[in-house]
Amino acid sequence: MADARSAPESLPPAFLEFLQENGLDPMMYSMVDTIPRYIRLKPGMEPHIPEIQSELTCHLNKVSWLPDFYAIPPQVQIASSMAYQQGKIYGIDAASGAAVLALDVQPGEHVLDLCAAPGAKLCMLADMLGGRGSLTGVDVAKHRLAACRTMLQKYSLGDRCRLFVADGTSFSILPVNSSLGNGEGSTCHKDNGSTLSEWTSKRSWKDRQKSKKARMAGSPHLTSTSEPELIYYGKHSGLVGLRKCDAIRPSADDEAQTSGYDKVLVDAECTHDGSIKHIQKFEFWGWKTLDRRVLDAERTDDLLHLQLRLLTNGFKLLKTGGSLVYSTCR
Ligand SMILES: C[S@@+](CC[C@H](N)C(=O)[O-])C[C@H]1O[C@@H](n2cnc3c(N)ncnc32)[C@H](O)[C@@H]1O
Repeated sequence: MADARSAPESLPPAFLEFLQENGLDPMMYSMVDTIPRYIRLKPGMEPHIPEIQSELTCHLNKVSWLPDFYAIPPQVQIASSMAYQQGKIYGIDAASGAAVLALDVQPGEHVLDLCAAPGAKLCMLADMLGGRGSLTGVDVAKHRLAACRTMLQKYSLGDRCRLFVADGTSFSILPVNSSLGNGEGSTCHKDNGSTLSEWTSKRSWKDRQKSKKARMAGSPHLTSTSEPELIYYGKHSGLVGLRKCDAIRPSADDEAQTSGYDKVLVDAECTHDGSIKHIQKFEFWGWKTLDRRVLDAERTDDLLHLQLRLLTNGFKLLKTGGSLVYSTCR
């Protein structure tokens, strides 16, 4: 059990000063071990609850306000469990679930996740759409989007979503008109003059895992994957919901007004300074890193700018009457 008094004392002075300046109680960093963690049950897996409880050796406490979410004790590790490995449960915190819930996605809608990787919210969006409508995930970081693709495939959602490695501040591809349910192969799109190809799943997640194992056991030069290069299929405390109406339409000739997305999620990059889990991660890396990252005012300014640009572009891609949720730490 954590020492409730000692945790704040272990925080670096500069960070304590930062908390004080921003009216934040340092004692919240001593409560980490009492905060539950959450899992989301894959829809349809309800009959497996007893076996999941027995495997995790804990009770799954249903979160009344968040469908499919369950609280579990913070010390329970899910990554090595069969339930997790077999894609019956997701590891996702309740705050992330709240952001997706706020979007109120309905089957058949066209949904855009502008900062999608590593994909916990994207999977939830895919489950909410239930194979109807369309889902588009965008992320600027290729390696993170690769993890996102793996996650989609693990949960058998790989054919329900298209992924683009692209800058969300300028991404301009509108949704497909029909369900992506049967989509296979590659499609090219024009985005601000550059051609983006869209990757869709040809192999199951299990097949990909098998090849990965084979690659690891075989010759090192095979570790560079033969997957298509450019594009992949595809905690937060701040949450803002926007609805687009005619009065605040940015330009009358904007094609997105009629053929844009019904719902847009902007889950922007953040400073991480409000999250206990991230603080722990920095502690692991060393406080020097934390000092540098949290207190780097220049980086914070850049992030503010980036967040605004992502929000502005997300709003542009929204169709009239659509809704946008902006979710970030700060
Ligand atoms: C908070 S994380 C998103 C978490 C994700 N929504 C989830 O639920 O797993 C922020 C993401 O924004 C991405 N990002 C940063 N700048 C971006 C940009 N200009 N365009 C698109 N994505 C960006 C980062 O690579 C990172 O994956």
